[in-house]
Amino acid sequence: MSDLLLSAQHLTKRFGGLAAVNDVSVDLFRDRIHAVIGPNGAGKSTLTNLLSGDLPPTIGQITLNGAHTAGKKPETISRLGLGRSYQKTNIFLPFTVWDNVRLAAQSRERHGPWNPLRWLSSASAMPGVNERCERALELAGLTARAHTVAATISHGEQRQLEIAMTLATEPTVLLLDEPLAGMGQAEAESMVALLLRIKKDHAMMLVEHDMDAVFTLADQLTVMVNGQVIATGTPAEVRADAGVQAAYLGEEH
Ligand SMILES: Nc1ncnc2c1ncn2[C@@H]1O[C@H](COP(=O)(O)OP(=O)(O)OP(=O)(O)O)[C@@H](O)[C@H]1O
Repeated sequence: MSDLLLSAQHLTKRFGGLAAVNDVSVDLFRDRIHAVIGPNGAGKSTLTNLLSGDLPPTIGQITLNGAHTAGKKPETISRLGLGRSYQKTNIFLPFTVWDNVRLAAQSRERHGPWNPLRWLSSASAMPGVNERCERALELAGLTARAHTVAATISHGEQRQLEIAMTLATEPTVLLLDEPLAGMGQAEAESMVALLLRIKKDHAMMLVEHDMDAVFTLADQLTVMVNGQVIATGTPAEVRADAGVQAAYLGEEH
């Protein structure tokens, strides 16, 4: 059995009268991809926000690498080993690929307000940062693009850069929010290969609408509808679940 790196138990998030996440539990293991799927408004992003600390849960517990993290700040949770890539890009487009990754790596070391120029100027004072950046770029398949301005790389490469920036903080748990969004087939295939490459050393939760990718990548699947888990299991188990067929997957899978 792989290591259990993150365990979320009975998470609920209420916005007024709406339970956007309603008594959801999820365990993330090293070398396993756990995909969370469901229709728009199911609560997938809210669940991700609870795990990353971007939102505090109304009820529930989260244990990350042995530490209780429910309600802690995102910076604290990041330092405890959680990396998150966002649906909306965090990339500084005028900077090079390398500088973006270096800023992300340094964000783990530094406190205080976001000031990219100060951080860039002080990189030499941080041993290990360059090596970490090189490793992250290599894993993300972007070494050859290191000195290219981020605005000029393709959409698919920008999504790879998001992953590289997340890897540069050396997380053990990765939360990936629609990493294949807006990609063509070739870009999607190279992102799937990237995720399989980094899987061994990480526990991953993948929120993704591309069902081909989900069924290729996921070791475990959770299906959410209206804030609740309606099914969880291996992709084969979920595919065979009559309730899931009716509520979400339809005839396609
Ligand atoms: N800050 C908020 N305040 C009030 N309601 C919210 C807030 N964030 C999300 N919701 C509501 O919670 C529910 C779940 O939203 P959420 O964005 O988590 O769904 P989702 O599964 O990620 O959807 P999508 O696939 O469209 O991203 C929705 O009804 C949404 O309108």
